[in-house]
Amino acid sequence: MSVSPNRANTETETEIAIEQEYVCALYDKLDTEREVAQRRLTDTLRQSGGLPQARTERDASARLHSERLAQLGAVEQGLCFGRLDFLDPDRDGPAYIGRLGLFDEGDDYRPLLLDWRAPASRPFYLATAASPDGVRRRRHIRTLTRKVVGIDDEVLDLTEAEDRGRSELGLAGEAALMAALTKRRTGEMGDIVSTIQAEQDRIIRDGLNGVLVVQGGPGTGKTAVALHRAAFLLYTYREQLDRRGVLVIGPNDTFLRYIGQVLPSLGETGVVLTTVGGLFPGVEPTSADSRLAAEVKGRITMVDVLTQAVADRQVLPEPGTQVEVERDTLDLDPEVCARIRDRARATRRPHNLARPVFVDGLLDALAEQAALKLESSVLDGLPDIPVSGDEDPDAPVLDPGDVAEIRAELAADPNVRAAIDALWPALTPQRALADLLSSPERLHSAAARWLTAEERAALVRERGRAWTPADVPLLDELAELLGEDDRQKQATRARREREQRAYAEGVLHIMDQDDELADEEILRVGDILDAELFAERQQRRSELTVAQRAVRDRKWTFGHVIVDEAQELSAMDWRTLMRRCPSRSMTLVGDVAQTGSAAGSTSWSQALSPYVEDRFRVAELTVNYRTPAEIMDFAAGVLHKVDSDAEVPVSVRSTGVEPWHRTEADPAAGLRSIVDRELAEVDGGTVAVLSPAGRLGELPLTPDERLTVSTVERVKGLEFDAVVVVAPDEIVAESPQGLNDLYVALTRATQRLGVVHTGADEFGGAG
Ligand SMILES: Nc1ncnc2c1ncn2[C@@H]1O[C@H](COP(=O)(O)OP(=O)(O)OP(=O)(O)O)[C@@H](O)[C@H]1O
Repeated sequence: MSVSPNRANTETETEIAIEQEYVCALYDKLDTEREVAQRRLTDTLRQSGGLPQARTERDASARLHSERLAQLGAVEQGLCFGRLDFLDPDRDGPAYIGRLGLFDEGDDYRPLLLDWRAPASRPFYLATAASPDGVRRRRHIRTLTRKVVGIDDEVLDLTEAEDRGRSELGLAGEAALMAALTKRRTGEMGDIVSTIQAEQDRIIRDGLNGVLVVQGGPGTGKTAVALHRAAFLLYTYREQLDRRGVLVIGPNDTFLRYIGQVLPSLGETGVVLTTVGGLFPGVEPTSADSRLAAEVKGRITMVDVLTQAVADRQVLPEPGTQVEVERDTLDLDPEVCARIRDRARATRRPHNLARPVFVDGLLDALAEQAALKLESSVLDGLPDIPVSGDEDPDAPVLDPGDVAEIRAELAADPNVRAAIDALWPALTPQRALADLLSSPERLHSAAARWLTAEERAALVRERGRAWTPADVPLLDELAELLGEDDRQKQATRARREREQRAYAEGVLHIMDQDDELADEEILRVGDILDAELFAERQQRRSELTVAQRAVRDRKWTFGHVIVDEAQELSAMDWRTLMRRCPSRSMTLVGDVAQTGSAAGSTSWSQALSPYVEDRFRVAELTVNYRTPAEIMDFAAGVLHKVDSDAEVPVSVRSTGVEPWHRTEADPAAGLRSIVDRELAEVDGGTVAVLSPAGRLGELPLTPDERLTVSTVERVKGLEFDAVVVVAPDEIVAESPQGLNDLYVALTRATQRLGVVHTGADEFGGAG
C-alpha cells in the first residue's frame, strides 16, 4: 500500500505533536527533580556548626545532592531519544528510553522514562525484525533543545525488513544512525547512546568480572563502547564501584581531551580519566623519550635492571675505610658489613624497609668496636690492681648501659649517619631512577647483563630533566622495590588518632551529662557510638570524592579498569596497571593492527598471559562507523601489508567520494590551497594534515580549531571530516611500525581523504 507524501507528512506531524507533549511532560518532571535536588543542597549547605560527626554527614549529603544536580544537568540535551511499542496488547502503553530514569511517585513509581542502561531498555538496542523480543515498533525521537524535530520509525516486521533489503549488517535505527554518522565533527567525541548497535550493546553490558578484550578495526566504536561500558557498569554495579571507582586509561592527553565530555554527558563524573604516565602521584611527565629509549624502558627486563640497580645501592665499604667519630676513629670492616647486609637482605623486605635492619646491625657492630676500644684504653691506662676473691677478672669494664649510650651517640653522629647513607641510603623512587639514568656507570652495573651498550646509552639523561611517560612504570616498579619506610608518618597518624579519640571522649562525656538530665529511657549517646567509632567517623575524608582520593594514592586499587588503545601499552605499562586492579576486572579495547609504539603489543595473549594466562574473553567489533567504504577500500591495501589475513571492518556507509592523490617533489608546496579547499568541502567541519615527524616543521600551516597539523602518533583514536596524508612513504619509513601508522592515518577521516606523495613512492603500492 502506498501512502501519498502529503498524507505521510501529516501523519508524521501528528506523531511529532504526540511525542512533543510527552517530551514536555518529561522535561517538567526533570525540572521538578532539579528543584528538589537544589532545595536539598541549599538546606544542607545552610546548616552550620555542629559536632564533627554532623559536619561529616553534612559534607557527604552535600556531595550527594551536588552529584545528583550535575547528573540532572547533564541530561538536558536529548533527555528522551527512543520509544518502544510492544506486540502485547495488554501492556500499558509504550516505553520511553532516555538518558536517565524518571518515575511517577504518585502512581506507584511507574516508569515515565527508562534509563538506557536499565535491563528493560535492552530491546531498544537489540530487537530486530528476525528477533523482535516483543517489540512491534522502535522509534527514534530527535530533539533540539526541548523541541521534537523528527522521528524515525522501524516496524519490526520481517517482510518490511526484507523489502528494505539493506540490513545484512543488522543495523538498528538505520536512519538515526546515518544522521549521527554524517554529522560534522567538532573535535570532541559525542555519546552514541541513542544509536548503540547490537554488537556494541552486548559488549557494553557484559558482566563486571574478569578481563574482557574488545578487538576491532578502526572506527568500529571501540572508544565509544568502552566509555558507555563505564557508564553501564557504574549504573549496574553502583555499590561495588562507588567505593573503589573506575579508571579509564587513554594513550595521551590530546585523546583524553577528545573523549573528556562523553562520560559527563552520560551523567557520570566519578571516573578517573588518565594516561599510564598520570598514574604516579606527584609526577607529571612533560618530556619525551627517543623511540629506542621508550621501547627499552617498556621491556619487561627493566624489572631485572631495576632490581639490580636497587641491590647496587646496598654497598660494601672499601677495605680500610674508617669513620671519624667524636673521640675515636672506627673501622668499617667490609666483611662485617657484608654479614650485616646479608642479614638485612635475608628479611626479603623492600630496600627502605630492610634498611633499619642494616642500620641496627651496623650501629651494634660500631658500638661494640667503640666499647672494646674504650675498654682497652681504660685498662691500658690503669696499673695492675690485684682482684679480690669475689670479682671476675674477665668481667667487662663497661656495662650494657654504657654500650647503649655509646650506640646512641654513634646513631646521632653525622659522620656515622653519612657512612650509613653511603652504604644503604634511604631512597625515593624519583631519586633512585634519576641517579640510575644520569649515570652511565650505574647503568652499566645494573643493566649490562640485559641491555646492549647502545640501548644503555639511549637511556642516559641529564639529571634534573623532566620525566617521560615511559619513566612512570619504572618509578612505580621502584616504589615496590624500595617500599616506603613510613614509621614516622604512622607515628604522626597514631598521635593524631589518639588526640581525636581523646577529643571524642570529651565530647561524649559532655553529651552524656546532658543526657542524664533527659529521660532515663532514652538511649544515651555513648550506648550507640563509642569514642573509637566517633573519632573514626570524624576522620573520614568525606569532602573528597573517590576519584580525587584515587588520583592521590599510588596504592589505590580500582573496582574496574578500562584501557583504550590498549595495544600501545608496553610490558612495564601492563605491570603498573595490573597493580591498580588486583581483582582483574578490566575492559581492554584496541586493535593490534594499529600498534604504533615499538613497545606495544602485537598479540593480546602475549600481553596478558603473565597476569591472567588465557583467562580472558575476546569480543569483536566488525562494523566501521567512521570511515566511508571508498576510503576503507583504499586503507585495506595497507592493512593487508601489515597482516595479510586481517579482516577489514565493513563500512556502514559510502559517500561516492574517492580518495584523491597528488605527487609533489616538495609536498609543502601547494598545501595551503589544498587545505583551504578541504576546509571548504567539509563546510564548517574539521581537517587534519598528517605528516612524518621530520617534515612537520616545513609545512606552511597554522593549526586552529578546525585544522590539526600533526604526526600520526598524536591523532591515534581521533577523527576528522577530511584528512590529508603527506609523504606516506616517509611515514612508513620512520619506524618499524610505520605501516601500522600509515593505516591509522588513512582511517581517521569521516568524509574525505587525500594523499600527497613525494615521488615515485606509492608506499609499496598500497591501494
Ligand atoms: N552506534 C553508533 N552510533 C553512532 N555513532 C557511532 C556508533 N558507533 C561508533 N560511532 C561513531 O563512530 C566513530 C568511531 O568510533 P570510535 O572512535 O569509538 O572507534 P574506534 O574503534 O575507537 O576507532 P579507532 O580504533 O580508529 O580509534 C565515532 O565518531 C563514534 O561516535
